[in-house]
Amino acid sequence: MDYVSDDFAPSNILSCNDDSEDHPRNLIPELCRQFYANGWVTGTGGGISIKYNDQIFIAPSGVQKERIQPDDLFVQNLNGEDVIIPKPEKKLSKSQCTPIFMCSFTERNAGAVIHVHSQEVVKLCLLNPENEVKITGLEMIKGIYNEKKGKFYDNDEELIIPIIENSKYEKDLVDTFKIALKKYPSTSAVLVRNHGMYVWGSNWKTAKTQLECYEYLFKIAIFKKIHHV
Ligand SMILES: CSCCC(=O)C(=O)COP(=O)(O)O
Ligand SMILES: [Zn+2]
Repeated sequence: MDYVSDDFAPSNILSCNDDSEDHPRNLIPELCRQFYANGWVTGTGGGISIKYNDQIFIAPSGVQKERIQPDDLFVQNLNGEDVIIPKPEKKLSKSQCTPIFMCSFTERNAGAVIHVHSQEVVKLCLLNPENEVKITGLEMIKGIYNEKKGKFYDNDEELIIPIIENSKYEKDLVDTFKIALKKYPSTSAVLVRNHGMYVWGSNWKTAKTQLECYEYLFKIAIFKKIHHV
């Protein structure tokens, strides 16, 4: 059972006993385990949020992401008001990434947002002191959705991903994140230098697929840069 604060009107509470594997309560723990296995959310870093019937499911902060349980999740509405929170004895807090997650939901109408701390992203930013990364000539570019054109990229198009500078706290990234969204209307990801990446999609499958394509592309981009090919 989830803990529902007395402050929350029952009419606002979405049924959270959904046992289907596609429900965010089950998906978020499963996806976090997969991301952990890929080295993308180790050391408690990174997180994920999924929109479901206008309710935002958010992973907890600072925990072993591969051990998250269905009732560890926070649920809030699109105005950022809590709807369901985990039992107090769990002593959990909401992801520090929540302001950026919300930005992706409100500014880009995302259905899911993923934050990863992958080494590839950090390496790529080290090799690119500029505030963007350009990738061309690779088939996997076709897995990336061009948000401005409303279609997936062709493999002969240039993919440009913005890089923003890191900050002391995740919440302090919001302003530069918003600027990047405005400056790069096509992008479905923002890299945070020496830190990681935010990637989103219209639903969790698109967000996950794009995360995998970006990570693949970054590996090759690093190889190309290092070997001058
Ligand atoms: C070692 S993690 C540092 C904080 C951070 O960058 C992060 O992504 C934490 O996210 P959380 O969801 O655990 O608040
Ligand atoms: Zn982070």
